[in-house]
Amino acid sequence: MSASSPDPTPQPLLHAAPGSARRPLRFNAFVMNTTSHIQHGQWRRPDAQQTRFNDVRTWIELARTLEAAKFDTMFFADVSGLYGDADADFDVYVREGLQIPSNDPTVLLSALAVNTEHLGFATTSNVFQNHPFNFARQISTLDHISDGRIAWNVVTGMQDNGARNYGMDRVTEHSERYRWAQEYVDVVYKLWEGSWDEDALLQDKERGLHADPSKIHKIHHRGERYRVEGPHLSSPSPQRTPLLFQAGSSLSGRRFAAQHAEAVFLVSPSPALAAQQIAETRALATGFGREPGDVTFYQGLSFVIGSTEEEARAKAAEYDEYISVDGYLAHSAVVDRAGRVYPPDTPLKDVQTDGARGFAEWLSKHITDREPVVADLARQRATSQRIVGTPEQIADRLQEWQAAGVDGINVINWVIPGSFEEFADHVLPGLRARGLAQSEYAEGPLRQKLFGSPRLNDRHPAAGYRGAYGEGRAVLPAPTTAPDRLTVSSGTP
Ligand SMILES: Cc1cc2nc3c(=O)[nH]c(=O)nc-3n(C[C@H](O)[C@H](O)[C@H](O)COP(=O)(O)O)c2cc1C
Repeated sequence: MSASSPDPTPQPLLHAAPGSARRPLRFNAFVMNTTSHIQHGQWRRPDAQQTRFNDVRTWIELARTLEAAKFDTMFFADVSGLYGDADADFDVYVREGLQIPSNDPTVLLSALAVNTEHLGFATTSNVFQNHPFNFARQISTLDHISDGRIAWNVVTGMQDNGARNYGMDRVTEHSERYRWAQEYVDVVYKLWEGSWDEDALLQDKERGLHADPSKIHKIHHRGERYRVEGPHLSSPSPQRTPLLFQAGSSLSGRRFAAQHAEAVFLVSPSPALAAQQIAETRALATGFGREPGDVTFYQGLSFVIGSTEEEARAKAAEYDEYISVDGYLAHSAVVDRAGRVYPPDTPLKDVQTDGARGFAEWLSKHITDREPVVADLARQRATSQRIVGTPEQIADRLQEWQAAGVDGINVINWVIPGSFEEFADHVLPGLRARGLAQSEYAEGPLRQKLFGSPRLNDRHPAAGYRGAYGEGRAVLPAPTTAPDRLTVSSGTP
């Protein structure tokens, strides 16, 4: 909470107690350290400043805007390469500024952390792009720098070119990617939660004792992919394990989320379908010994705001003029056998791409006065998660998402910083009046702001490593990987 806060008792929890006032929705600003993240073609607009992504001041200013508006988290997506080498994966990407060039968000976060006080920062890091020992140390460092405001979006990678940048032939087979992720999180949990006891760092100048050797432990991880002796080189940061985000949609992905994630991304087409996905993931979570509320859900939405509905529609039409059909088609892999994007007027019935079938059927039902073409598909992609209307109408729609069980919204931008400024100036005040948005930050690290406590709760698999490596202790958590990978230290650092 800021020093000037008028409200001494902000509500930190995501879920209001039964019978109490409506709980606020959480808001993340969904961004990427690049020009064209999701809404392709909009960078050409005169007000689009996402082309200034190389300039750290762009992000610092945006972070300050978001903090003033009481957004919870600035959330950075990331990739580790292009999708592949085909025309659509390379030429179109390069022409459109589609995630290339792009800079490392994890490095950027330290600059943003020192220019803000309350805003959370999520970084996306693929399990193959960074050795877990190094990654754990980078995150601990960031968590120290930010006083505990760091989150990690755990991803397993989808880009073949990305995989080739890290020595593989192609992206690893799907279920194997999640096995890899299981071992990866196991290593970092051991380092973050188990390696250092809470009171190991003494810095006792009189006794000349900087830290207590009996309270710092090697982890001796020996697994299929990693051998990590430890100890963790960083002392415990405010959150130890960063807040954990995940966005898997397959069954393995949702099982991973149910076991590990504290916040899950949704890109659900409707509140009803979101409710179903939430219920399914929470049911899976209880199977892992967690409580349903341990996993929270963020729906991705973009907004076009007008003082009248007519004005909002006119603005939406203006955005539509900038839509890059090639950009959306390439990003959603709607390509011919040679990997080329289809010309915009290609009838949808002639498109071979498997992934486009469902959309093609949906569009055929909605466009009945003419033959649907691939450009319609791109427009559908651009507008499917979009709410167009007055602040009141937008608040009504957000209330529907909340009623479906959604905890927060990932605000997808059209332009940086304008989309976030408009949302802050025109939508958030009305939401606050309805009790749907926070007016002040709660105290403490990011996890404390969202869940009431800075550390993972005891039901999370990482918590099982707390105290697991102390001398004479052989109490180990339930294995999240094969049992032979769970080895315990003798306690002698
Ligand atoms: C809103 C959202 C954001 C995502 N951000 C990233 C990202 O930044 N980097 C990445 O490699 N994958 C990202 N993904 C992909 C997911 O991590 C995941 O691989 C994908 O949803 C497919 O799920 P599955 O692996 O369970 O099949 C994102 C997915 C969604 C829905």
